[in-house]
Amino acid sequence: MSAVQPAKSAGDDAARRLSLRKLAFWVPVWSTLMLVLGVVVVVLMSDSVIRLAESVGGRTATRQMEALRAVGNLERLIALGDHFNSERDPARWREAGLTMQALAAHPSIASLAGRSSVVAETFDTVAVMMAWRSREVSPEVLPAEAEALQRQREVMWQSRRAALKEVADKEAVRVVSEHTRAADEIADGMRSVLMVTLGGAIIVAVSGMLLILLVRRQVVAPLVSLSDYLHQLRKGAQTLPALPRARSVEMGAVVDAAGVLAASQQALEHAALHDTLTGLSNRYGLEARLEQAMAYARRHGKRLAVMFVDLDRFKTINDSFGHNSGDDLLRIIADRYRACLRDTDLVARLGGDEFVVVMNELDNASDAIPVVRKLLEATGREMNLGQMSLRLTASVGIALFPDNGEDVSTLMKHADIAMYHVKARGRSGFQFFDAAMHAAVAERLSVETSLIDALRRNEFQLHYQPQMSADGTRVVAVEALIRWRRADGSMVSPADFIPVAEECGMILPIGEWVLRQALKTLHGWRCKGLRDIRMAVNLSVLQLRDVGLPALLKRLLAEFDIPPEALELEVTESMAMSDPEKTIAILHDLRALGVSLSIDDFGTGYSSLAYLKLFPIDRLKLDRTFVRDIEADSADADICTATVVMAHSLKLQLVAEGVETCAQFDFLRKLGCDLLQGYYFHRPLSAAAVETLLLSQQAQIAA
Ligand SMILES: Nc1nc2c(ncn2[C@@H]2O[C@H](COP(=O)(O)O[C@H]3[C@@H](O)[C@H](n4cnc5c(=O)[nH]c(N)nc54)O[C@@H]3COP(=O)(O)O)[C@@H](O)[C@H]2O)c(=O)[nH]1
Repeated sequence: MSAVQPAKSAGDDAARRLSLRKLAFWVPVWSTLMLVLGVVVVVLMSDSVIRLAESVGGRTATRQMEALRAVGNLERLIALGDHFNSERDPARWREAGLTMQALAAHPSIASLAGRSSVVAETFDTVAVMMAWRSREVSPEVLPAEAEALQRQREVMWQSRRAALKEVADKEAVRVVSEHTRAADEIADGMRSVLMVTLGGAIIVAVSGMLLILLVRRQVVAPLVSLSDYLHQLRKGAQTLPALPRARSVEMGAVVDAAGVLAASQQALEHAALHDTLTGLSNRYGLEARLEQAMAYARRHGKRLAVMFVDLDRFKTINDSFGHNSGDDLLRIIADRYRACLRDTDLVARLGGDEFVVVMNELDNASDAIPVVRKLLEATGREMNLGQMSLRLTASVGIALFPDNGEDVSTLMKHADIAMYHVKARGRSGFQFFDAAMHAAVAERLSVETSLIDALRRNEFQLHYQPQMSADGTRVVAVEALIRWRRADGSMVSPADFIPVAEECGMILPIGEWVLRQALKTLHGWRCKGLRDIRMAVNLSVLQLRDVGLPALLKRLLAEFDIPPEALELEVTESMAMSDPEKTIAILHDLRALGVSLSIDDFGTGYSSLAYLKLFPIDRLKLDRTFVRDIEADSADADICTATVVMAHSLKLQLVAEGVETCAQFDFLRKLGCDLLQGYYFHRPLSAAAVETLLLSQQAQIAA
């Protein structure tokens, strides 16, 4: 996740997903509610419209009622007229007449007056009829005249009555037909309004639902799936759900962007947890999976085996064949280890030549043994690197969960300690962790801290091992070899403390002390006339790579007045071949001072001859392992022969180390070795002993 934006908190993420889910739920619910509300409002509105129409209808009906009332009054007027004309009692026909006049003036009758002149003239007609009838009964009027007046009145009434009746009938018909028409019109109007409203509501509701479904399908659903997807991605789930199918260009762009994000995140996570060279888990991947494996083992009462695998002498091979070949070799080993294990087991590479294998679900410690054997067998199978074929070995330390530790770092530390025990007893094999191993580790730690005091307390000494001329008669050089006598009198071998000093960096001050002490001793010998002797000093890799080395040498040579050629610096073959280009440059700087240079332990470090010929050196020191078996092993004898020939063809001197027997000496002398070193001639000696030896040698030569 390195270059990635800082991740939002899990809380933010959860809140956002929850809000999306709420959105997905509430959008349709809310929209449906709104639609239902809309329909209800429309229905209520329709109802109100109907009520309004009814009220309008009511007003129409009122008008019609008034018209009907007018018709009724007209009918009553006709009846009163009939009564007026037929009534004999003057008081009664007069009352009927007055009532007729009042009725004729009534607004309902007046409303009809506009439509009929007969109706309009009713009041006057009644007044005329009342005047005529009053005259009829007047004593001044003759019976014949009264009779004529009566007939005239009755004719008048019959004519008026017919006209009024016609008006009443017509009005009644008009009212009924108007009512029917108004009712029909209102009903039609209401029906149309209702139909339009309902139609509109249905269209709105359906299109609203369609819109919601569309939004849900096109946007909300893909967003929810995308959110789940990204959540799984953030959690680092092993398998991710499928990316949602985008149904629109915009969503497609969003989904594509999420896909690209996921791919780059997975690539980053893979790179963070895996070793780029072999594709195996790296340290972080191992720790994460080991935690999971321990949790599983804890729950199911099982054991785990954590195996620390270190390839033996890989560094030498890497330095000698080059880093590309070393990489090829590591890839081959990784593939082989993968093939040895079940899918549930794990193999990781911590870096360099260190692998860790985790075996799951063990019932007993012994269940791990067949697998370790398979790993060792896979390591030892022949490997081809270009023209070369070689076989490797590995040292494997095993720690068990929960027996040897219940957390990652303890298990790894204990597996590492067990692996060091395999290395210490000669490499190639396996070892289960044992609590007693802590003592050895503690000892190593104590050495580390004591080294600091040792220098301060002057506990180091130098011994000097003579190097003899080819005929074995003359000491031509000595090799300075450090010794450590602790305050309690015990001796610590340089083979034990030099590697520790190299690891903790103390080799630099110790190395400087060795150089100073060796040159001081040489100065003392030279002051006593022993001027032809050369002093060889071992350099460690840290000293060789120290940029201050040439200046230090210059200073010390000047301080002890030593000619540079009287000092020889030995660097091991594996040291020289690790980054040979750099070594060539450094050796040239040293050579520029005038000192001699030699390659130590030659034959063990897979030298590249192409580089060897470019090293500005004087001597090769054939490793003592070839000399040791020179008599018994013809291959070693052949190597010695070939090395001498090669050294001479490169114009280099050859020093044979570890000469212990007369036969070895004879063989090497006959081969033409230039110098010889070993117990056969001399063990490493004190400075005083060497001085005595050199003085007696000088005396012999002088004599
Ligand atoms: N960087 C430094 N390394 C140093 C220094 N002093 C010693 N060393 C390295 O420590 C290793 C062990 O050295 P030592 O125990 O002193 O052993 C040396 C000889 O005693 C041993 N040797 C010599 N002749 C014989 C023999 O005939 N048989 C036999 N079995 N052993 C013999 O070999 C060691 C010298 O080896 P080399 O250096 O390769 O010439 C060793 O690797 C030392 O290099 C120091 O000051 N600095």
